[in-house]
Amino acid sequence: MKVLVVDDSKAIRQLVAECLRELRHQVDFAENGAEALQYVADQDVDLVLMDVEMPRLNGFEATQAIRELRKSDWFPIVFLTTRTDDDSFCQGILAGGDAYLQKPLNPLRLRYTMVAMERIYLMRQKLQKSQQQLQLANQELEWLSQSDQLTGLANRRRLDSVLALQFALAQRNNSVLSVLVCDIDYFKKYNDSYGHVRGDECLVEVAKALSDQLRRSTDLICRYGGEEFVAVLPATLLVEARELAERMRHAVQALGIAHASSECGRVTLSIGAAAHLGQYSSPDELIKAADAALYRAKQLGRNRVEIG
Ligand SMILES: Nc1nc2c(ncn2[C@@H]2O[C@H](COP(=O)(O)OP(=O)(O)OP(=O)(O)O)[C@@H](O)[C@H]2O)c(=O)[nH]1
Repeated sequence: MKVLVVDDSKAIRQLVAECLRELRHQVDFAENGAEALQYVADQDVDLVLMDVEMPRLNGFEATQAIRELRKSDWFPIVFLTTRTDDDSFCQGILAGGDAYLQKPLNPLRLRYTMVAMERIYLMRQKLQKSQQQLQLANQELEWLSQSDQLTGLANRRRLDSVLALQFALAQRNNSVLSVLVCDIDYFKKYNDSYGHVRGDECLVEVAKALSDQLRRSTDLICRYGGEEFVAVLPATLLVEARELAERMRHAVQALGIAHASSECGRVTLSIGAAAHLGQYSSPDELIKAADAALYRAKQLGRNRVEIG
């Protein structure tokens, strides 16, 4: 453990340090309560051995201040003191101390108090580790709950929350928010001709081609469901959204995935674009506008971009 020895007597500091080093602990020193408080504010420590009678801040005051400073971070504080009366003992424990050793120092008692405190310290280490693991597992779970299993893109759930946030930001900042709704053409026929496994592989490739086209960290592409994808493009004008949509359409066609029932013999994409400049009252309306443009793209022959 990393132990801070706080005592205004150099002789006692040296005596305690000798005992602790025999037990293979790392030792640092402070000469009074104020120094101890500064040390704990600046550095990590696993245990404090604290004298009580000291100039400036005494041991009880320093302990109270340390507990206040490191509220969520417990480490043992053990008093080393000549004050043997019950009142002092109670005062020390209430100030935030965990054990009370008398001076003159009995090395055996110090040694075994350290053994007891180290046991608690190790349990605490274990608890902290499992809390960290739990936190990581929760983060992973949260990430998974917002991702599409097949393509790894964000899923509908994440889209809903990001779109709601970006819509509110666009309203507040009077900025433009564009969306693209993309749909693979004749995908039912693709599945019918090549099977569902190839259909899934096609979705994965298309998803990657779409996400590869995004240039801004604030853009989001998600799998909206089935063979539909939605891109959310904050601070993006309709003309810019259209350019991106064309890039996406070309990228999918350039994959060269054979599709005998499609006009050009390859998998293609139809895209509807819409931009919110304050005219829509909800994210849903914005998506509906892009959806209507997508419908037109399908009507006009597919493999094209239409704007709402
Ligand atoms: N392989 C696979 N197919 C899916 C998945 N999700 C949806 N589909 C299929 O995608 C097809 C979508 O068909 P439709 O909505 O009729 O659209 P389409 O055939 O692409 O026709 P257009 O959009 O008009 O060009 C359906 O056959 C769904 O079964 C999936 O996760 N994997």
